[in-house]
Amino acid sequence: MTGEQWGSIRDELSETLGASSFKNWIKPLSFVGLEDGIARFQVPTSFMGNYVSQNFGDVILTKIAKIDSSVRRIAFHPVGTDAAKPVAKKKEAKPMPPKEHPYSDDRVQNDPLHGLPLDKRFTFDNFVVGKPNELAHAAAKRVAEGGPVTFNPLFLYGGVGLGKTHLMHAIAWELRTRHPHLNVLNLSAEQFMYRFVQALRDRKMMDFKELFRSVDVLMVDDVQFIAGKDSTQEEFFHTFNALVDQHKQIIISADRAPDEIKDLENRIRSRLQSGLVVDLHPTDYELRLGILQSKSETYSRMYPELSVEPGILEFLAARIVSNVRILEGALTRLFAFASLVGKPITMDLTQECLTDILRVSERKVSIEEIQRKVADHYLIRHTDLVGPKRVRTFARPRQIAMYLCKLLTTRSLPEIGRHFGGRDHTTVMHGVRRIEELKKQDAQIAEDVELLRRALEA
Ligand SMILES: Nc1ncnc2c1ncn2[C@@H]1O[C@H](COP(=O)(O)OP(=O)(O)OP(=O)(O)O)[C@@H](O)[C@H]1O
Repeated sequence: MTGEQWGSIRDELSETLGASSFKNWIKPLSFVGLEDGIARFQVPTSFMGNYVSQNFGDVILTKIAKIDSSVRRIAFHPVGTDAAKPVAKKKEAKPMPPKEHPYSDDRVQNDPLHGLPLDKRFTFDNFVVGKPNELAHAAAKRVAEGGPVTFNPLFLYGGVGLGKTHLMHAIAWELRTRHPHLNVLNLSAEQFMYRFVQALRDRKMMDFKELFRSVDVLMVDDVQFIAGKDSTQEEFFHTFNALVDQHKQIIISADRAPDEIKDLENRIRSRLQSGLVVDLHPTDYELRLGILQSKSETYSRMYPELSVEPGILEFLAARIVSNVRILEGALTRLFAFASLVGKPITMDLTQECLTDILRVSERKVSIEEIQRKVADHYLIRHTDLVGPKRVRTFARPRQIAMYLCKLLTTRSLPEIGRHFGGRDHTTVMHGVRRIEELKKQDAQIAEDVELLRRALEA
């Protein structure tokens, strides 16, 4: 890849990622060169390298690999380090070197058939299972066993960042381990089209057909991309049929169900529906917490010097409800930031470091809504909830409401106090702590808090 080619990839990234992400994260990257299949970039800080790699690494690599298939990995080097040195040496040069840095450049591996590079982190072991994704996970596991084809295709769909690609890669890894002789081709629908167009242009359609018909397992990510692209759909249809006829497994992912993909030919739609269609539901609190716990264990091994105050993961799981990618990005940023400033991860540091993400996710719950829900739940009046009376019937729900305000909003303790009849911030803090203690001792309170939290998040 040349600097010029990187320039055009940058332009594409600006469109794909949007102006703000582009300005903050991609623009500051400067392409240093290509060496042994590794595209190297200089970044202003190691924090930035870490963040870009974690959040945009896949999309950058995919775009580069499309232009130059010799590029297998990407690496980010903070300014001031010698970008040409092997990465392992650079890790030693960092002030607080994590044991296995997230942007060490060996987390992806190329597919032998030149499909999408497989991400080493996307395995079944690293996939946290919860109610919203258990069916998709079970179906993926079954297909990954590589036994006789029972449902064809397996069609996985779900919203942005809910784990479709992760499951696809996990299937590919597992198949590679269990059945190394199988030809597993994992690619995006965009890549399929790109190759198809290239084959047409180079008059190599026979090679194209031969390649796609020779695979044992075909995995196509983001199939909605081919909607409205007539010749690509046509070719995809033939490929699909040829493989199904040979009892070869096909696995497809999309951001929506087959019948919701507009401009898709009916015959393709019905083909896609003919196997097993499973969706990944939006995450719930428990799944988000599970994912955070699992990722935080990994980070704690990488940054052993950092301690995490109790309650932080629960706070993030309650507050960041959008998608797993954002949740993960928040945790990465938090650990990287804490490591840079050399401080433990406390609630204050979390709020400071993640202000933008927390602000976006704040929209949902207001203090008033929390008060209303709590008052309804305990069958008391709003005026009593925020009023001066200290009898337990009012005081306990009041403390629960304060606790939920602290958990689900970014309002400060004094602000919360003002909404509770002008109470002092120390009273709010006392209330929050009391509920934290009671949740451990009193099952009824724990259940009430949980019920209310769910109702407010729904
Ligand atoms: N259940 C899970 N356990 C662990 N990590 C998860 C889980 N679900 C998603 N992730 C992580 O969230 C990130 C986004 O997941 P992934 O890329 O698979 O989403 P996607 O559904 O393919 O999104 P998109 O529609 O944007 O392509 C990845 O880093 C993935 O590892």
